[in-house]
Amino acid sequence: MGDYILSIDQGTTSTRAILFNREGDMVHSAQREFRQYFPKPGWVEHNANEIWGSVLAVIATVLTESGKQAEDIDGIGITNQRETTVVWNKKTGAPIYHAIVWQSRQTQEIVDGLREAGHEKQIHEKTGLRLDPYFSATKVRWILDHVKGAQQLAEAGDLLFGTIDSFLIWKLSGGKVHVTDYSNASRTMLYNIGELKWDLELCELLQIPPIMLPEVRPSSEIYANTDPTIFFGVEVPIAGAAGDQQCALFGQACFTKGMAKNTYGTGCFMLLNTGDKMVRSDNGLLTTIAWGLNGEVTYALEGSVFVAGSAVQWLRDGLRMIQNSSDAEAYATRIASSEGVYVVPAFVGLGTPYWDSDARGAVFGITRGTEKEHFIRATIESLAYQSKDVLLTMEMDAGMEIGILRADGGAVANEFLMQFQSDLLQADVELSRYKETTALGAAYLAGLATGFWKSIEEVESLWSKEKTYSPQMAEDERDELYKGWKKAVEAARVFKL
Ligand SMILES: Nc1ncnc2c1ncn2[C@@H]1O[C@H](COP(=O)(O)OP(=O)(O)O)[C@@H](O)[C@H]1O
Ligand SMILES: O=P(O)(O)OC[C@H](O)CO
Repeated sequence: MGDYILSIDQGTTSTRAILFNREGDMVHSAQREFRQYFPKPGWVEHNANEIWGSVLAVIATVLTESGKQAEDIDGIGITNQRETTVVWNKKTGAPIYHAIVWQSRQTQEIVDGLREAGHEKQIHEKTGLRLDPYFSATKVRWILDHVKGAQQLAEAGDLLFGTIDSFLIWKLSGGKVHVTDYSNASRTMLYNIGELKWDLELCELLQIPPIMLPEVRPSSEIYANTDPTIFFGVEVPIAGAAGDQQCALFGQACFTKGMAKNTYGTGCFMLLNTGDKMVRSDNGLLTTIAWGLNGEVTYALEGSVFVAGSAVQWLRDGLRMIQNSSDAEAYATRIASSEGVYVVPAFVGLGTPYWDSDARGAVFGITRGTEKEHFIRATIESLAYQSKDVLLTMEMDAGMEIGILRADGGAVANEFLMQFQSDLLQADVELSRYKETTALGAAYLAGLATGFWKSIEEVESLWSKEKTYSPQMAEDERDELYKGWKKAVEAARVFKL
């Protein structure tokens, strides 16, 4: 048995490899960015071979720099940018087109066609998702439409589809297994999350041959061993996989119904564990699978904020008001309030609960006295307001109060934001002692399968709080501020060019 679990965190802009020890502490990590392709406005693509190259590179780096050997690794866990779609040739291993990234809007026409044909409700009921280019199904259809001969090859069983987890497991195992886990399957818009199987009606509707789909397996299980010719001469169990937001929920030890986490990164993704029950939402939340573990599936409700930390990047790179993201807090706290200024960062539309793709960003309430500090403070506050919108929707749809929110992601370094979030929600906001909760979640899933960690209770006992932010704001002030935000969002949505 090795002394470390290797977690591979394959994100939208970079790939990381992290070694964790039995205490859940990060021993060493390596990171590498890879190229983003924007062939047309609104399209986002990756080269899956470059992603694979980045994975091999970060694994080699983390081993070399830490002085550990591949033999020291007990198991490998994989977590990934979700929905991003790869179609590759089963015989050659070569992707037949770039990976179409979750953010890409290039399948909008296919989505519009499905909507016009009246399939929206059926898709929502079967998959828990919204009919949107975000998810994998229309991306597969697009690739089969645009690569010559692809449909025939797919029907003949010569092509494989996978999300990034699936592609990486296939590569690491030397092409032996074609699998994915429940959480990733639930993001494809082809998976029936109630019946727990690929939905043949949806496959038929999109003319996606089921033969190209991976086998859906638990999130914690030995799928295969690494191919020694690829993995430093060693066979290491590939033992866990789940989408990155689900892994963050796992890494935050939100194992029981009613526990929620919010990740404050480029966007914000809030997930609420709803246990073995699927909670349906008509208010813009997604019903999704958190993980499959010990013969059971756990469901979650998910809300997405498209622009969060990237609004802070906008202050830095677009408006050039700050030099580093970390400077935002000092400016925001130089003033006692944003004095009625609201920034609605709807740069790419609005997510939960509005799902308004035509909305655009706006600033309200500016006066002659408005200074850069107000802009910065109002931008930071917008992360908290948007997250409150999501949390209120969750509480309403799940019929439960979320008294504690566990927070992670780069922007939790901003103490002003965390306190303001707690004030607005009237709930405790907790930070874990672990910084890399997403990668840690994947490590836990793998380590539970190999026996590195014995039980979920053991993993739960490792979680500890670094800090709690508790509400301090008076109720009147909170209500007044939030009322102003709702007005600002409505006003922003009215303006359409
Ligand atoms: N102190 C800070 N205050 C506000 N935002 C911050 C701060 N530090 C980092 N961020 C924001 O957090 C984001 C990076 O977080 P990260 O979790 O690494 O994101 P991702 O995984 O989506 O790339 C950036 O958008 C950055 O602007
Ligand atoms: O790669 P990230 O961290 O931006 O996460 C992307 C999400 O999984 C998209 O659904």
